[in-house]
Amino acid sequence: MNDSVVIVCDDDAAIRTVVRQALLRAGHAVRTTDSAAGLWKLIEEGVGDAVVSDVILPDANGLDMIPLIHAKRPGLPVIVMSAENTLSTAVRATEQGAFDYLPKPFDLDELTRAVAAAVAGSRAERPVEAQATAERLPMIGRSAAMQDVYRTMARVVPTDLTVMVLGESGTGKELVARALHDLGARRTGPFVALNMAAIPRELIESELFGHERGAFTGAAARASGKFEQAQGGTLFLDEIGDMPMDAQTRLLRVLQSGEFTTVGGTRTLKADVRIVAATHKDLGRLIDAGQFREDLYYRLNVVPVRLPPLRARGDDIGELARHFLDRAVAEGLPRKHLAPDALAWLAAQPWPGNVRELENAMRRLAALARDEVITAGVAAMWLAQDGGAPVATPARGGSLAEVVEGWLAANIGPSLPPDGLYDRLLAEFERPLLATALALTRGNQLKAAKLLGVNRNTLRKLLTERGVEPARGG
Ligand SMILES: Nc1ncnc2c1ncn2[C@@H]1O[C@H](COP(=O)(O)OP(=O)(O)OP(=O)(O)O)[C@@H](O)[C@H]1O
Repeated sequence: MNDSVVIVCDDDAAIRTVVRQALLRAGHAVRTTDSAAGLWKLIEEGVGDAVVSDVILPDANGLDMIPLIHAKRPGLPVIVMSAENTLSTAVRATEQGAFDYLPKPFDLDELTRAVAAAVAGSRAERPVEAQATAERLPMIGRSAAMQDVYRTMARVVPTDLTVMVLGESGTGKELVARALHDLGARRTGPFVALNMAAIPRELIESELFGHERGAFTGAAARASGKFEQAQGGTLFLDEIGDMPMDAQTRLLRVLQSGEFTTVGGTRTLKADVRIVAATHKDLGRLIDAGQFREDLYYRLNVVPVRLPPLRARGDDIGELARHFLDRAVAEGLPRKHLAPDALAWLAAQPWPGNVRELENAMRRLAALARDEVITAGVAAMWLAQDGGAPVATPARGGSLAEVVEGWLAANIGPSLPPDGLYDRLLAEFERPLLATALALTRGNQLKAAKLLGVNRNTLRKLLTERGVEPARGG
């Protein structure tokens, strides 16, 4: 038994009862109320060692109450519960000074743990003053798997802690890095990204730290590196698992000292950057194989954010798919809607390329599907047909040869068809091919021509002949 009193505020009687019981069992005394007015009365009376409150109350927003509560009773821990499970709610809860944030539905053990920590005052000094309201972020998804991500993000946003974002390719690691930057105190500074896998290994150090004139063959002039460019902002080190050992050693030294020197230089510069690193690789395995420095790993892995693969975010697929279809409209592609069976089909796919693959798949459907409503059959047909596509094996469809045979069977019928079969067939497959190339390159004809391996004039001619609207000039 302990003698702490917890105020529980929720307009839903069932929640009040369940939470009250759990807290009584955990040895707390409980006072309940169903409104912000009731909560305020208890606060003014000086009742309570901790508050557990819903966000949406009949007479006020629970998050807006937190600064008021803290003005009256500084340091009183307020735990918020919310069914509005977006990243911005989690972030706003932290900004307003919430002690903890519990997305509904939550586990009662989680609640009692949070309350125990709150009454123990273990983290009493949380930021109290409200910062600017977080903008709504382009991070879609409210699945349970994403709630942990949002909570961790909300906790590190007000800090300068180094964050390591882990997750398979295409799960949104860069988006997390950008969100941390955009929401934090460094948002007015630059966001600079460097992908270790995308630049030649021998250039990584000079890319990171810059170089002096003549530092190596080809260094004709002094050049600033990413550390310098990111001063006052955030440096995103993508694919950190691909960083060569020498560069790792140098990076470790910078993280330890907070200073760096350019390649071939003698001047020491302050490294005023927040580091967010990311990788899809298993760093533990790289450490075992002697390819990643363990000490650097601990320096970078101060706060890990683990992004779930899309297949573990079942509930989010519909929302993400609709979001990407809306975006396709903004890119000039026709509006499409998903039928319920199409949603079920999408949710059943393995999505090895994760959110990026879903995004491309939706763009492809927007460009290719003829009808406004996309059924499971249509989704399976378009997303499964182009052999090399990463999308799952079709529920039906088959090889390209089978598709052509099917088309011929349907077009020839019992008597010989009109002449020009070859051109009709070409038209039939060129149209989706061209539209897809344009969709994938966002209407950039130069890139689309390169993708297809034809020259730009040929592409222009084909677009006109086949009546494919270029989505945007390019
Ligand atoms: N939760 C999300 N809401 C909306 N869009 C998302 C979300 N997650 C990822 N995306 C989109 O999916 C694409 C891939 O995301 P991102 O580039 O951040 O992934 P990544 O994990 O960094 O990939 P890689 O490991 O291949 O570099 C981007 O276009 C991004 O905008």
